Amino acid sequence: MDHFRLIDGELHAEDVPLSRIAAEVGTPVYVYSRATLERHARVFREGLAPIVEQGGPEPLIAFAVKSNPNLAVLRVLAREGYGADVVSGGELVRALAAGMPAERIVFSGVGKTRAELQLGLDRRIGQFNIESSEEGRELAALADGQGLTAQATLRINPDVDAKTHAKISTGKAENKFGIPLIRARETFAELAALGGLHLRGVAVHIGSQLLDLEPLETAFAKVGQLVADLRADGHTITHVDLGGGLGVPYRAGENPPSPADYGAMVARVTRDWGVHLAFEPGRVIAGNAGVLLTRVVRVKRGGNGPPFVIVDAAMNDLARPALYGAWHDFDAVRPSGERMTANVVGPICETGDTFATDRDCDALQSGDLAVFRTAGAYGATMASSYNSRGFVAETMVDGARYAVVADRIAADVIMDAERVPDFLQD
Ligand SMILES: Cc1ncc(COP(=O)(O)O)c(C=O)c1O
Ligand SMILES: N[C@@H](CCCC[NH3+])C(=O)O
Repeated sequence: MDHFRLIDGELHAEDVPLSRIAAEVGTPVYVYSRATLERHARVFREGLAPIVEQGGPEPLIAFAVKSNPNLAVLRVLAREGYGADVVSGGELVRALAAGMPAERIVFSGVGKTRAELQLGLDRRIGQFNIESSEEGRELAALADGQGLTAQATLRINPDVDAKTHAKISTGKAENKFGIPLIRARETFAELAALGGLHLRGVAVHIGSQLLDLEPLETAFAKVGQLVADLRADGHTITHVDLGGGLGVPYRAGENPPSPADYGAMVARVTRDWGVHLAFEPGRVIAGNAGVLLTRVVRVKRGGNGPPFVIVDAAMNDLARPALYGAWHDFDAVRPSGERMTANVVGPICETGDTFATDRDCDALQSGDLAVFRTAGAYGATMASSYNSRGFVAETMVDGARYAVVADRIAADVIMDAERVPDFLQD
């Protein structure tokens, strides 16, 4: 459920006609809906209610900042009581700047640098999810040397096939993430003995855009067994971080489990764990809270296929179709009722700059506005300036008003940051 819908024949974001944003800000531009973000944040939290109803402590919900790090988006979620799952110093600083309390920030990632670990210590973040014994030793030494104690969990790799795109699957043995289950007990024992580290639990995250609960349940059951084993080894386990990964519908027929289904499953599996649970949802919160608004540059006759609808957005603005062959619904802002079959492409000089092939869509002509839907997660954040196109702008709608929440960065501004060195001047 989102707040992008037709009113008087024109697609609106909440009460704002998209043509107004296009006229005032230009295209391409991302449009986020505050009401949708808030709704998703609440639905996810309500989905976890059974955990609290069966006596568990209130879970920590740490928004996966990587999915949409826009400060305005983070601010909306901070106001909903969300914390943040961050994977870099940059994300950490953003989460704090948006008002997320340090104790609600968890730091994930296989390659945290020494400087990033130090930043996390300096800012007294709530939890480091450690992904190797090497990282754990480095963090422990750093903290101990400063008389600090880092709160931490050990991220394990449960070797479960999440049944999603290979590039966004993270819980198979061959993936770089986490500690193999088989080495988890010895690594935990090694790190738990170190000063500077309070290793208090376990973390897991098996992948993104999951459309099936079964792999999650399998992974969580393995975590439950590990918690029991670690306790048998004499450790005190108080925290488990179950990661993110819940999918969203990108196209008709995709029926991801609802947050309520997910929460019921988690409550059942974790009933006897007696721990504080944390969650790191990204896409399920932000995905359907954003669209990429674009204008048709021209429609070009095809060779031996359908016409090319050439839009002013490109793979540098929304990389998912080019990167993962991902589907994004594509709709006219003012649908005439006529349909066409089109290849929807951007202006970039790569055949991969294709958003949709042989797509049945609203009939469109040069100058018409259209949207790629479900672009609020892993959209603007994955933009680049390829083909010297600059960086796409972002806006947020709130009822009948909206604001630009990230300026377009024009190609000439990016050029200002470059230098031609003296040795190339002659
Ligand atoms: C450690 C971690 N947590 C959370 C997420 C968020 O995943 P999603 O956006 O699928 O909820 C990811 C991305 O897959 C991740 O790597
Ligand atoms: N960028 C990916 C998701 C990556 C998840 C990262 N852990 C996507 O758009 O689907």
